[in-house]
Amino acid sequence: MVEPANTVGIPLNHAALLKDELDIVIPTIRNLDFLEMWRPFLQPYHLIIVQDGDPSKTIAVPEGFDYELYNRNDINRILGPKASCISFKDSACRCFGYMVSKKKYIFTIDDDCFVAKDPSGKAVNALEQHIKNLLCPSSPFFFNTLYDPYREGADFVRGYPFSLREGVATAVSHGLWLNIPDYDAPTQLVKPKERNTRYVDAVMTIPKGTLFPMCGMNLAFDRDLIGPAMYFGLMGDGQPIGRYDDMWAGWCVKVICDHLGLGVKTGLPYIYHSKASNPFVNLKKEYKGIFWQEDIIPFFQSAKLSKEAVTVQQCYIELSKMVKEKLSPIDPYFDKLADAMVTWIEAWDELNPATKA
Ligand SMILES: O=c1ccn([C@@H]2O[C@H](COP(=O)(O)OP(=O)(O)O[C@H]3O[C@@H](CO)[C@H](O)[C@H]3O)[C@@H](O)[C@H]2O)c(=O)[nH]1
Ligand SMILES: [Mn+2]
Repeated sequence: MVEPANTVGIPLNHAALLKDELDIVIPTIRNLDFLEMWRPFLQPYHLIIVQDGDPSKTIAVPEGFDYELYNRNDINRILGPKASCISFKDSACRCFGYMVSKKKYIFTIDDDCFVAKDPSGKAVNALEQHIKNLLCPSSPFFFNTLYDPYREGADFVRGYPFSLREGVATAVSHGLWLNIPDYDAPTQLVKPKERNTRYVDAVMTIPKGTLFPMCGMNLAFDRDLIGPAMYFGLMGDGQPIGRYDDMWAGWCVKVICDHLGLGVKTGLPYIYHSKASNPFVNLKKEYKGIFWQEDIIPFFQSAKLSKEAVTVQQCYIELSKMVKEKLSPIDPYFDKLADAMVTWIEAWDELNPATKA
């Protein structure tokens, strides 16, 4: 049986790393009491709360946290017609928080994710580990069998080319979950009582050319390096699928990171995921995605970006054209999604004008 940590008595982290260079983005439909447990680790940071659902509802935020909150009225006011690319009634709305942030780094977490305990019983400061992951290089071109070579007490193993040991900049840090694992609905239905109790003490770079299923509930990234590609695809109200928003972003991000020579890491840190969402509701959201992805994955595996695509925006627009051409025949949804990808970039560039070089 795995339990969340007890953080009562842990002193506030006054030496919080990247305190003024990182925003924490939380999508929510409920009061944010869960922050109480995270207070020692997260209170020094600025929060961007993206309130989904009914904008007239008041979201209670615990005392002492510095935050800005955006509801659907705010999103519509700020983006105007471009707000159509931001999902409604789905956690995908969180990507609006990435767009309005002005910081270099983002950490995004769900409101049913709590502080995990490591095998020694120590409370895991997930944000601290994500920051370590992002500030350390990645090694996507050659797999290091001792996992993260930049970690204290590890290194590159014999046979690892010295020409590759400098590594590349890390764009994404993908964390994991104890207790309720991020399973799809069919797996949840078959294994309703399965809990993840396995704490694997490893961080590894996902090799170039390999896609991965990016989960949005415990995720950090370098907004300057990959922010414009972190569009959580159109889901929720009025859309034929749900719970593929983070997956869509992860596939686009990985293709672009591979093209631009950026790294993506997965592994530590763990959070404690407390709530299993309803598998039947999830099945309704996921079922089209489950068979569409058998075509979507080969599409991303074979996606080739041109050498002229040297910025994330250019890569993303190229990808959107490929989506429109190659995935729209599957379903008109992909035509709409391709358009939403372009709208997202237009909105991103409007809110984040390129600074004069
Ligand atoms: O309509 C909604 C529903 C929820 N939210 C907020 O989004 C996150 C995740 O919600 P929840 O924990 O209920 O969902 P899960 O099934 O556990 O996780 C899914 O969310 C994604 C991962 O983040 C992924 O699609 C699934 O793993 C909470 O903060 C809710 O408050 C929302 O904004 N709108
Ligand atoms: Mn959850």
